[in-house]
Formats: sequence, structure tokens, C-alpha cells
Amino acid sequence: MVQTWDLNPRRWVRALRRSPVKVVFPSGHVVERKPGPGKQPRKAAAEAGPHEQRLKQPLQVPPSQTPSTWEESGLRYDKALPGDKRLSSVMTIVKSRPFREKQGKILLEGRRLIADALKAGAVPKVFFFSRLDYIKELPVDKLKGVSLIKVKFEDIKDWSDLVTPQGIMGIFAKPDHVKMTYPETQLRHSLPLLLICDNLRDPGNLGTILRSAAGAGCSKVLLTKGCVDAWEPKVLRAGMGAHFQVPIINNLDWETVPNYLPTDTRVYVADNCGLYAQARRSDKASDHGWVCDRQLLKGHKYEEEVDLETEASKGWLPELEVQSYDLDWTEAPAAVVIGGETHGVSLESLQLAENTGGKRLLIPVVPCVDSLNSAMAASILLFEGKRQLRVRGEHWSRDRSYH
Ligand SMILES: C[S@@+](CC[C@H](N)C(=O)[O-])C[C@H]1O[C@@H](n2cnc3c(N)ncnc32)[C@H](O)[C@@H]1O
Repeated sequence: MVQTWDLNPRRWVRALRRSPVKVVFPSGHVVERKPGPGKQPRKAAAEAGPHEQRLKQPLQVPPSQTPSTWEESGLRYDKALPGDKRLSSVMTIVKSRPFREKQGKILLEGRRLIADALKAGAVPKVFFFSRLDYIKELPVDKLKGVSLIKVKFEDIKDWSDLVTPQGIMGIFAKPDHVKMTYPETQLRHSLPLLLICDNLRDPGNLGTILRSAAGAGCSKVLLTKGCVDAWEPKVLRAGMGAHFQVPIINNLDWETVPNYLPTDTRVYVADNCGLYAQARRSDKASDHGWVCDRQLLKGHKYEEEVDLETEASKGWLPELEVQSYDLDWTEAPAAVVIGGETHGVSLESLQLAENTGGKRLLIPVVPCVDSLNSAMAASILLFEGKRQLRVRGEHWSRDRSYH
């Protein structure tokens, strides 16, 4: 008997179980089972011969014959009719941080980001799409149990955060870094280098920082409470897939940060040293966020002013040595703290640096130039850290990966 193709996978599995049977797949694959000895009286399992035992086992469909395309999968989708509120109600949830946190769901937009997320093991719940082709591009095994809703492109466009909406949006369970599978290549290039974002508020900056962190080979990014949510759509957009390349741990209290640092990590605080200056100067200067004088920075051409009577020496700030970013700071696993756009680095970060034997890292800029943008400062420091590690030949292999 030849069983021709049927879209319902249950039917072809049943057909394959019948004996003798030959199934011809549209791809041209043929699965054939040799005829058995016909219907036999049932025997006790212990008495059954090898042939009967084999018949009792579930049929092993070779991997190449498992449904791998949309057509083979028998999956169904819904078409949203006029007035269908499913897209708008879901969008309202995932675009608001409190709702996102309460519901544990995030929005991913665009084919590349969705494909990266699926590869990393993120769990989809709903897909809204304007063309079935976009769904057909996705691995079918990841679509089981996912609501698939076809909507008008205009509706997607209305809710899209992209300049050029791509016609597909996915609602995913908020990824848990512990359960994610990061790309092999990323793990192979992972360095004993961590990033801590301290009160970073700007989504574009955070996304850019995450992208740099992935590019440099950071092993982890920690975000303290007060930072913008890493899963906010604008952060995702600027991150360009970094969310699925490097583990990100969101919303941490400073007291819990040490739990996420590998043993012997030294914390280095990226600091333009405005903090000292702000404490010393008038309101006018602190409005500016950066003043032209600097602490003594030994051996650097921008040595401007020697002021050793710092607030640290008065006891209210941790005493932390300032070091130029291009001097070696990667001899032990290093975590770099980047401060927020408005207030710079926190007192807690300086305390952690002091407790772990770290320092402040200063990127000297031309006197009287404002502090650098936090994403720029983060990129400079992470790639400097990578350079230092490469010079020492201390690249971390996948087996020694730092998670
Ligand atoms: C825009 S700056 C913060 C400005 C803030 N008003 C202040 O005075 O600290 C954001 C963060 O980028 C990092 N950063 C900026 N310029 C830097 C520099 N020249 N050296 C080291 N870190 C720098 C610091 O971590 C800083 O907290």
C-alpha cells in the first residue's frame, strides 16, 4: 500500500505504523516498512520474539523524516478579523515595564532578532505576522503550542518600534539567562571581563553598551536597580541581538552584585572623577557634570592639577586610586562599572571596588572637554580590556567560559 502525503502528521504516523506501508513525502523521501508476519495472537511480553518486540516499540521515524517545514507540521494559524483586539492588548502589556515584569513577557520584533532568540532557547508565546512566509522561515519545532495570528501589516506598523517594520512580532517569555544557550562562537571568545551598569537610564545607551559588551567578548552584563529595563523595545533595538549573545542580569541590588562575580574579581569603576570635583565645586559646576581640573594621574600628559586633599581623605568616600585606563588592570578577572548619564557612578560601586581591590579607571580627555558618553566610555574600556588580555595571551576558551 502506498500512502500519499497528508498534511495531518498524526495520519502519516498512523499510516507508518500499519504494515506493510510505503509513505511518499512531497520532498521525494520514501519511508517503507517490510511486511510483518500478519496478525498474531498476543503473547506475554516476556515470551514475545524480537520481531514482536520491535513491533511493540514506537516507530522511529528517521530524523530527516520528522516534520521540518511548515507544510509538514500541520500547524494552524488564526486570521485577525476587523476589531480583533489581541494585538493591541498584548502590545500594551509588553510596552510597559511594570506589566512586562508582572506578566514575565517581552516583545521581540524583526526576523533576525526573533531567529536569534529562538536559537538561544527563548520561549515564544504568540507571533503576530503579516505574511505567512515570515512564519515559515522559523524552525517549526519551536512553533508547537505558539499562537500564530495573521494581522494586517498596517496594524504591525502602528505598534512597531522599528524605522522599517518587518511584519513580524513575537511575544516571548522573559528570557532567563540561566536557561539560555548562547552561541558557540560567543562562548569561545568569552573573556574574564564583566560589565556592571550603574543607574543607566538611556535605552539607546544601554543597547549600544550591550552590543559593545557582546562584541568585546564580555562574559556577563549586570544591571543594577535604577537602570532602564534591558528588555525595553528601544534597548533591544539598539542591542542588535546582543541580548541573545551575552548573559544579562537585570535589576540587581548592590548587595547582591558580588554573588554574580566570579571569585577574585576586581571591580574597576569608570570614572571621569567628576564626583570629587562635584563635591568640591559650586552648583554651577555640578550642573555641568564635568570640570576641567583632574586628580593627579601619574604619567599622563593631561596632568593638570594636583589635589591630594580629596573627599576620600576626609573619610566619606572610599579611597580609590585613579589609574589611566591604558595601564594594566586585567591581571585578575575584572568587572568594569559604568555610571549613569546624569549622576555618574554610585557610592556603592566605589565601595565594591574598594572591597575587591579595584581602582577608578580614567580615560583622559582634553582638559575642559565634557565627560564621555557612557556607551563610548564603556566601549573604550571593554576593548582596552580585551586588548590587554590578548597581549597577555589569556583568552578564555569555551571550556573555561566564565558563566
Ligand atoms: C556621562 S558620564 C557621567 C557624567 C556625570 N554627570 C558625572 O559627572 O559623573 C557617564 C559615565 O561614563 C563614564 N565616563 C565618562 N567619561 C569618562 C572618562 N573620561 N573616564 C572614565 N569614565 C568615563 C563614567 O562611568 C561616567 O559615570
